[in-house]
Amino acid sequence: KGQLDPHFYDKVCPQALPVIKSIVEDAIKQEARMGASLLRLHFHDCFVNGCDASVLLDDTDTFIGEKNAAPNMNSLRGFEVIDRIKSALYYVCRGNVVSCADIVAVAARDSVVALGGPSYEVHLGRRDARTASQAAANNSIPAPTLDFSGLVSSFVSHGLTIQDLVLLSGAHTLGFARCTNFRARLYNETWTLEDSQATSLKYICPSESGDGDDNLAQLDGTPAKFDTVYYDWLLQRKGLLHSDQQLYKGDGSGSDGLVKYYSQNSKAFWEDFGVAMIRMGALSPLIGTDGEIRMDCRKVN
Ligand code: HEM
Ligand SMILES: [Ca+2]
Ligand SMILES: [Ca+2]
Repeated sequence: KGQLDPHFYDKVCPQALPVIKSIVEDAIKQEARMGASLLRLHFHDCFVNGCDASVLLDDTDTFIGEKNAAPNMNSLRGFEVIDRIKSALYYVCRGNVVSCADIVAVAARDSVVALGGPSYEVHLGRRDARTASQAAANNSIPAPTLDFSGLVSSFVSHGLTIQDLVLLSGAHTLGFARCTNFRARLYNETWTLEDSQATSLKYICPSESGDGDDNLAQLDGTPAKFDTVYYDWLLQRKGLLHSDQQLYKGDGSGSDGLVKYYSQNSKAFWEDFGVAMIRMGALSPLIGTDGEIRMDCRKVN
């Protein structure tokens, strides 16, 4: 069984990584949130049958894809940016050499860097799935309603640790969530939510189901900057999602200590986040002659 390799494209298409980086930077200049969306895309790919670009496949006659699974529908973004990169690379590399799964992994890293976060070497050589499963997406992506133990089980089932959970949740330093994903926390567990945060969120997210469901709130105080404000917010009981605040309960249990540590130690967060991303990026990739290199990231060849 082969392995991923940071230098996989060095000989076959040396321009691949700089081209991805420049298209990602352009997209983020147009809209900072796109960086958050591209980072999340990699997570939602890797947690469903590994980092194999299954998340990019449209529904077909033979399978229902992941795009309309509950965690993804009306929520996942960035598909057009991936398409743009794919076509640019076809031209630059003179053919179909860079897999969609690798594009997603590199775009996630370049997004983190473009928004002020740490760089890390992306391991490459993933190939693309020939199928996708909506049921798998519904079963494998953790829900924001999960308690600490449920979050841990999800990560452990993917071969990841509690530390990975805390680090990778640090991605919520970027981007937004829809009212429908935090309404229950806002109205049914108000005692776990800091007062001023509750007050301002109630303007964005009315209590009535269906009312303002798609209204957006920031996951931390600086949604276009990769920093440790997400962890600071957890310490202040301002976590937006139920699952966020589950990482810090304030009684010393669970991952309280890790959250405190990363909130106070951005250097450690920078280093450890990259390591955790490399670990997530290595979840059961297709390598060697498995899978294919898709021509169009939305369709199997
Ligand atoms: C630990 C379990 C996790 C849960 C329960 C969770 C849940 C969510 C939810 C519900 C949203 C808002 C979606 C919407 O309202 O449309 C969201 C957004 C986001 N998530 Fe997570 N997430 C988790 C872990 C992660 C990980 C591991 C990453 C990446 C490494 C990540 C990256 C993001 C980003 C960047 C956004 C903002 C996206 C945007 O603004 O377009 N999340 N997450
Ligand atoms: Ca996948
Ligand atoms: Ca931030």
